Amino acid sequence: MIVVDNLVKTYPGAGGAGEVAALRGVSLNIPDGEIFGVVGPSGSGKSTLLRCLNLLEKPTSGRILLGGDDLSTFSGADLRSARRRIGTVFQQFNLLHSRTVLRNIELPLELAGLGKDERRTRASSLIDLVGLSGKEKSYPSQLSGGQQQRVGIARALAAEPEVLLCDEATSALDPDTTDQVLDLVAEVNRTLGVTVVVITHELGVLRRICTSAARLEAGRIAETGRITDLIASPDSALGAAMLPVGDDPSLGSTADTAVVTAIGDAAHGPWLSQMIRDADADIAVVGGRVEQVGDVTVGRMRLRFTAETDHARVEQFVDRHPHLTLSWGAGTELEGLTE
Ligand SMILES: Nc1ncnc2c1ncn2[C@@H]1O[C@H](COP(=O)(O)OP(=O)(O)OP(=O)(O)O)[C@@H](O)[C@H]1O
Repeated sequence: MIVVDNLVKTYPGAGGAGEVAALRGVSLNIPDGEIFGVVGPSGSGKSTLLRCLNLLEKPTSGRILLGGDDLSTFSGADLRSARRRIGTVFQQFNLLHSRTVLRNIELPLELAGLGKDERRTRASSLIDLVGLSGKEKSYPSQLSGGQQQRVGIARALAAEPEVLLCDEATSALDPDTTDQVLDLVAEVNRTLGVTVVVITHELGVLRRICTSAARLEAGRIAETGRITDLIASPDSALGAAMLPVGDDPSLGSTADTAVVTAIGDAAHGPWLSQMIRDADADIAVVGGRVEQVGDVTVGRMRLRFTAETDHARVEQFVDRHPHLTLSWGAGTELEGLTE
């Protein structure tokens, strides 16, 4: 559905300073129907990527294909109609305060030249979809943050886009409201089949609704993959960050600590007692958690082994269990992302 091919975006530097390379050759393949997360620390290029995707910014080079059409070649009327294929939900909602809920949602349809009856019908059914029935005549100032964002989502969907871009759409909301708005985005994805791209610095957003993700670092893709594959991979810094199990500094040397991740049914299985027997190892559990990641349960434990433990026997045990992965040592920290 969305193919980003070697995207480069360079801005002129301020006050005659050298150029700023915001994106340095980003390539992504986002299949139809995914909820794709883009994460990265401040300045890594997330907003620039989003503005290139919703055609507010022209790439310096590279291509963006949507359903096979190269959006970077469009201009004039073609560009305006291409923009309607992509709906954006903003962090600060960006609603018009002088307009009611209904008329905020109708706005993109007015701009597209739709007649009043069709606008009303479409906006009313979107109001139902986002759970705001009865609020048609309210003004944004009469709504909670979560309700305002529901209007933002309905407005972004009004022109029946193929892609919904969410730009830190839950950053201004409290945790409970965040979960409700994320669940709405997931429901919209399921019921309308719209592909969703979520720009965020919150790892909880990835865990709750994303099917795949990419991590940006200094304008480049540092890693990308399906969420469960990233979590299962001992080499993925994003996978480690998505389910941290704490680093207790009192552990001292990390040579005898490891993180074991169990995916799916294995998360509820007796793998730890089996490992202890099988590898003849004494094990202390020094951190752990079990989380629902999308529709998969993931368990992760930080274990400390005694100096006598035979690492090879522990590794052989893990190798025999396809739903377990192991990573020795303390792991890496990712800056700029929050739980
Ligand atoms: N209009 C602009 N003019 C010049 N430089 C820019 C412009 N927009 C972004 N940049 C620079 O491009 C780089 C990437 O910025 P961008 O806003 O895309 O990062 P980000 O990951 O979205 O950061 P944040 O999470 O803080 O919003 C930064 O070095 C930024 O200073």
